[in-house]
Amino acid sequence: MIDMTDPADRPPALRVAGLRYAYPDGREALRGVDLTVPAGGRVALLGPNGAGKTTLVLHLNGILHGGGGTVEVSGLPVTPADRAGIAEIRRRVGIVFQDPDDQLFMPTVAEDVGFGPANLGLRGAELDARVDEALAAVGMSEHRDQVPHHLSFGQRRRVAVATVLAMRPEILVLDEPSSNLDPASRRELAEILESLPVTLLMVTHDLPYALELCPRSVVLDAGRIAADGETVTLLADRDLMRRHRLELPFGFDPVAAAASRHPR
Ligand SMILES: Nc1ncnc2c1ncn2[C@@H]1O[C@H](COP(=O)(O)OP(=O)(O)OP(=O)(O)O)[C@@H](O)[C@H]1O
Repeated sequence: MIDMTDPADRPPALRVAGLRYAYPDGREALRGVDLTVPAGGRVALLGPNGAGKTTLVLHLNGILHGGGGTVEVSGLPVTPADRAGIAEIRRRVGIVFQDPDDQLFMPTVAEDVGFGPANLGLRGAELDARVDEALAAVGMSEHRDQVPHHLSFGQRRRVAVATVLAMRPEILVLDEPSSNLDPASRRELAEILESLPVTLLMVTHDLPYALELCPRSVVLDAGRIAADGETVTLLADRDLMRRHRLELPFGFDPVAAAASRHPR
């Protein structure tokens, strides 16, 4: 169903407040994270290895919990003890993990993509339509009946995106979507992601990809938000980049790249 409310009147797609988390071995991964993403926003989550990005993502649908602070999805609290509530949250927040093989385990592509909707109770023509829609969105319709593990890595990543899209999520969270893709697959995935009418949160070390897809970026380091602003502004701030071990490809000029994409 399309939400016709004025976006300004809707609760934010994501509201994270004072989020803290330590792993059982005592390692503090999140030390008080505040992050709000409005409905329809596109935000890149940047930061060095070990910053806490994946730990934060795993809180967005309640896979990790139990530290301090709160997470809300479109105004609904993420409370893992509330089983019906968490099922609804997991329908709304689709997470595409870095390794597509973590998400593909059925004998055919269609069964993998249909797995989530079938769990929601969809059957027959309705289920088929949902699978077709998700596969078409990622340009993988012709691979419907193939064995997922016979596909290339880039194709498996697209199918992993389709398994999540088949749930018609409001928020799509991607963990390093461009990793291990050849340049053409990387660009094609960017075109797919740009076309989707969802709120996007993208964890990435690929800074040009962040610039291409997300007007806003957040830098996480040592479990805290270190910067939050326009992607082009953050990427052009050399001191900020150096402090947080963020490196642009040699010769890449974020201001020129942004200007060539959005000529005035
Ligand atoms: N299962 C775990 N048990 C203990 N510590 C963990 C566990 N998973 C992550 N950590 C620690 O928590 C911190 C944050 O890790 P996390 O994976 O969230 O970082 P990240 O920003 O996603 O890093 P990367 O860019 O390398 O993927 C790190 O210090 C890491 O060593």
